[in-house]
Amino acid sequence: MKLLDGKTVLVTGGSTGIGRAAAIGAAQHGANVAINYVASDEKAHSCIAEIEALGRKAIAVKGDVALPETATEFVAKAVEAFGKVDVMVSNAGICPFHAFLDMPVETVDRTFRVNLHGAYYMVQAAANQMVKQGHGGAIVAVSSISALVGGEFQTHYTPTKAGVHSLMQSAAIALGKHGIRCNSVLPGTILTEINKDDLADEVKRHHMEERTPLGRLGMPEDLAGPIVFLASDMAAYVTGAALLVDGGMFVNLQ
Ligand SMILES: NC(=O)C1=CN([C@@H]2O[C@H](COP(=O)(O)OP(=O)(O)OC[C@H]3O[C@@H](n4cnc5c(N)ncnc54)[C@H](O)[C@@H]3O)[C@@H](O)[C@H]2O)C=CC1
Ligand SMILES: C[C@H](O)[C@@H]1OC(=O)[C@H](O)[C@@H]1O
Repeated sequence: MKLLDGKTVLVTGGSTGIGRAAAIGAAQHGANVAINYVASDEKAHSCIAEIEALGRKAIAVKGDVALPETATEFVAKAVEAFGKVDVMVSNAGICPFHAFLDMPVETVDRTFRVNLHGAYYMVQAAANQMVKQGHGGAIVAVSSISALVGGEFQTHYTPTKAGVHSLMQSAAIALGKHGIRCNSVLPGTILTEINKDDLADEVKRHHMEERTPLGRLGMPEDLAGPIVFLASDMAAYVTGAALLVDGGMFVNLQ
């Protein structure tokens, strides 16, 4: 069964990792997809090619989510290409691991701007378009298990993920009357570029695997199903919710 047939799905940070898996998962479920990306043109184009090979349409729009104009431009380009926006997956994020006491101001500032301000601008731009269209929509934000627990080298990062989780709760209230649902997914530790260096430490990686009841770290594709579900009409009465996708890591105290 295809859950997103005929829908237009937008994904930020869609050329790699979780965003790419969400973009391809949406296309597998019948959606046309617009991805935002900021870095490699090659990776963005290969994602587009993969979606087109599935028989769906796709565009890639380059831009830094920390800038408000990136959001309005992304939405406008998607509307130009596909006529509408049904789903926004706000996924782009960074996590430059660093100790707390000597955290550079620029690192805090950039992490907040990309992860939290970026999500805010994207969600707002998509919501305005959905309200204009008048037939509702779905917004899924990629928060984190880190919205609920801390990290010694993530003092600048975990508050942004708690912020994204909170943004979805408030947006769910603000947008419910327009038929727009807002939910977040809270991934555990997923093997992607963002933590490649951090998890190169075998001892740390083993520790993270050990505390995951399902016995392995996540893959980007593990997020595709939950994101597609929350974006789809299967979740028609789900809004303001946060779905942990962590192999059970969060509940594993002892
Ligand atoms: N990998 C993990 O263990 C977890 C990741 N997350 C979140 O998942 C999201 C996706 O990250 P991953 O797929 O893991 O890593 P990733 O590094 O593959 O993906 C992040 C994407 O965001 C893009 N991006 C970064 N800054 C941007 C900017 N200023 N403008 C536009 N795009 C930008 C990157 O180019 C990249 O494509 C992030 O928000 C991250 O915080 C949440 C929980 C766990
Ligand atoms: C990047 C980290 O490995 C990852 O990011 C998160 O949000 C998770 O909590 C992990 O710490």
